[in-house]
Amino acid sequence: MGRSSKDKRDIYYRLAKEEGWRARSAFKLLQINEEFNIFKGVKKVVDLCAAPGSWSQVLSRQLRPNKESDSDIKIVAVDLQAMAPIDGVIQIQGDITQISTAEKIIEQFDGQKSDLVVCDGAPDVTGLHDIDEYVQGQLLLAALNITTHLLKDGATFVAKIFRGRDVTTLGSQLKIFFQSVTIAKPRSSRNSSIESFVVCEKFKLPPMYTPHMFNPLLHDAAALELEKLEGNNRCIVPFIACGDLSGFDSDMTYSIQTRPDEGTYISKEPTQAPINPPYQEACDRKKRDQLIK
Ligand SMILES: C[S@@+](CC[C@H](N)C(=O)[O-])C[C@H]1O[C@@H](n2cnc3c(N)ncnc32)[C@H](O)[C@@H]1O
Repeated sequence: MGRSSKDKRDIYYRLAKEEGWRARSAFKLLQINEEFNIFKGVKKVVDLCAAPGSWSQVLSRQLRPNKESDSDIKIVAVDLQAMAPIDGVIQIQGDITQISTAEKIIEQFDGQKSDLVVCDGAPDVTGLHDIDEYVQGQLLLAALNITTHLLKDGATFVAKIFRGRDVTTLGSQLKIFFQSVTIAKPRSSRNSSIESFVVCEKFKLPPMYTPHMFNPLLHDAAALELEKLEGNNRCIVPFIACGDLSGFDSDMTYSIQTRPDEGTYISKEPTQAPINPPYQEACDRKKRDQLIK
């Protein structure tokens, strides 16, 4: 049986048609709200990766029940693709990995920040689970990155996540910015799908952390100006040689180098003479530990 006929048997597909939602995903946001009360007190909200717009419809109906008289409510929807207009929703066509998109959103809020950011972002799936999970994780990090520019202290961020191998790592990264991180699976999300949603509550930027928009996909890593990073933004990961690195390609010489901008690392160069004494030092555990302190 083809996918479309399977969708048509689906209760949420039929309900979405009946109630006028653009996609059955509307029920996922409604059910997350039933559980976590994420709309409480929200006046400014950003819907990242919003097309075709069912989450924006939910936000519009829930936050603006009286329409015109709810003039202090602002809903901004962002997507790479254009969307048909929705009552009370400002639309921005843009890429959530770009700082210019964050700036356009903040402009809409007259320089103020948002009470809630939601993101149902999904890349085009390839069907290869590892790749799909990885790309989904990268999109979540892009959404988190832009959210650090947009969200008010104490506010909530909800985003789609795939419960794969990297879920714990992603959770730990989110915990740096939010006091509480929970993974929720709304009943309208298919059981057969690894899709879930992270509900991140009580946002707080870590001390000394300055939001930035370096591309989390890292394909432009060379453009990072490492020497300009400060505080928690700059993390030099220690390098530890586990055992004798001269074993299989001993025509190379290893030495421990320390540079203010690169930290401690092991340099590898073609051997001119017999194995270099500094590398022997690297194998001395105590000395090595002292070096990377
Ligand atoms: C599952 S759909 C969102 C459905 C939406 N929540 C709804 O209820 O109608 C995923 C969306 O993510 C968008 N998207 C993927 N990568 C993006 C990016 N870098 N910037 C903005 N939107 C992106 C896609 O264009 C697509 O419309």
